[in-house]
Amino acid sequence: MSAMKEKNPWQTPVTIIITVIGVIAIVALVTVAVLQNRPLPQKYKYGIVLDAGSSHTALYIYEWPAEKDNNTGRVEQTHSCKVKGPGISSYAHDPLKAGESLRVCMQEAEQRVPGKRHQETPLYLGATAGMRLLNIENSSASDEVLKAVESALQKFPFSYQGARILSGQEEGAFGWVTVNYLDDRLTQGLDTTGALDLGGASTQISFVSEKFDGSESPSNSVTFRLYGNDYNLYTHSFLCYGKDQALRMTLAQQTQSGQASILDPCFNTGYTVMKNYSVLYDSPCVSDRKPQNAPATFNQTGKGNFTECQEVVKSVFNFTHCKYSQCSFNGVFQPLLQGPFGAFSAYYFVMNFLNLTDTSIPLKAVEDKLNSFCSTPWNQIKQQHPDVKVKYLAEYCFSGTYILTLLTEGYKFDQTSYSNIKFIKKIKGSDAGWTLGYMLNLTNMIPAEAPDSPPLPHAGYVSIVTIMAVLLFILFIVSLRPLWPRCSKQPQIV
Ligand SMILES: Nc1ccn([C@@H]2O[C@H](COP(=O)(O)OP(=O)(O)OP(=O)(O)O)[C@@H](O)[C@H]2O)c(=O)n1
Ligand SMILES: [Ca+2]
Repeated sequence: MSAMKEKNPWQTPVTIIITVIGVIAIVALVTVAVLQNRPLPQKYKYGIVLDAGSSHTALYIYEWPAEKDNNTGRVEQTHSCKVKGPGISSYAHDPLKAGESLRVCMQEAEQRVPGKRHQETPLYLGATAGMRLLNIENSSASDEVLKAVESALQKFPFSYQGARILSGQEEGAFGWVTVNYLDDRLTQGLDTTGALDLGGASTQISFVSEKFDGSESPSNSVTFRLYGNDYNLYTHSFLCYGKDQALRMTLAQQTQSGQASILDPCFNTGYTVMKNYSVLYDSPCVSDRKPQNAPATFNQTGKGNFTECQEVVKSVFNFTHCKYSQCSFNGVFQPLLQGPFGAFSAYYFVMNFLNLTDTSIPLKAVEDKLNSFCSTPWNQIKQQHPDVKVKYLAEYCFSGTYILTLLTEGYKFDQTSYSNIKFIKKIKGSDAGWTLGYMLNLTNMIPAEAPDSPPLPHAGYVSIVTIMAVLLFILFIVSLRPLWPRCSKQPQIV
């Protein structure tokens, strides 16, 4: 008998050793390559900005991954705190109180930002139109207020970077940066979104228009180079055209003869309050128009008439002179409106309350809605909205009318361009406003040139390393072919 034995060539000691070493080598190579290039565990950095507006102050905390400062869309708002009480400019007579008012929100920030990051966390305060007006009226008072908030902020463990009044251009331009940064439009080089900001004391319009190169009105031009793209931004801030100062102007318009009472079409019927002449005219927006020999007070009684309200509101805009190719109002240059717009702060508060955030509806429907809201008796309005602050509630007829008039008559939005406006409060969790853009700019977080990115994403890198390692191993095995044991199909005859 002959014994037939087939020997598996892969079971020789040499090949087993080679295979084991090879497998260990592959695993080691891939592990080292992957571990070495693994994204590091995320550490966060923080930044704090205080928005000292005319009507109130708000604190915002931003957070971003420590390793990737330059990546767009990576900075997020993690917390906001509304300071109790009025804006800092209202403390002109008692500046220390302006500083004190910030304490609660600052303590909250101390809790929210991890202790070991406190010292490296930049803290900024930017003041807007309320302080601009106070600075016009009484510059030493505005200096005192800034000094007081400065010494209050320096008591906290953050890296204090200063408190200052922003120019209108800065306020408009940084609002535009915020909106486009949050929408990821800057790194992508996409068409940008315009920004409409309505505050209590000023209002800003900022957008990129192909027709505008800055030459016609250099004071309205801001140029940026961001992520390798050039932007020529048109921006204008109208001081006194925030909604509180605009309301003062319409009241000034109606009290020119120093009457003891007025019938105001911009307030609901049945609404009546007594107002003080000296308080009303205590603002550079109206102080030169104060009627002489007026009594101390006047009664303001609502008449609830949208059409008449719109007439009064229109009268605070001046359309008579324009030395440029075209103007918005008050002789201010404005290029052709272009692109989508984001409208935030009071635009949003008011239009959201009035259920008018849908801009696809005809302008006529917006007017109808305002008409019916304004003519609703005050008692009924109060009953329907028991949770809304009476001060806000009383002003919505005026505010809605003012917004529509500012947009259509002031900025010349028509039916088509109106439908390109989006009334927004937040974008991806961060409030729309100038604060984020301001911080990104001051921390140099938006580079002028596009940052170099690794040619491959991490997953692609891992796959390629693995495939290469396996191929090398196969090549190695094949190259050892001469050493392979004879593989014979013939049975061995013993
Ligand atoms: N729920 C709210 C909150 C605020 N407001 C009003 O909205 C206006 C503007 O608020 P804001 O954008 O916060 O203005 P400020 O930043 O304080 O003012 P500015 O930017 O002009 O300095 C104020 O008249 C305020 O009374 C409102 O109608 N409804
Ligand atoms: Ca503001």
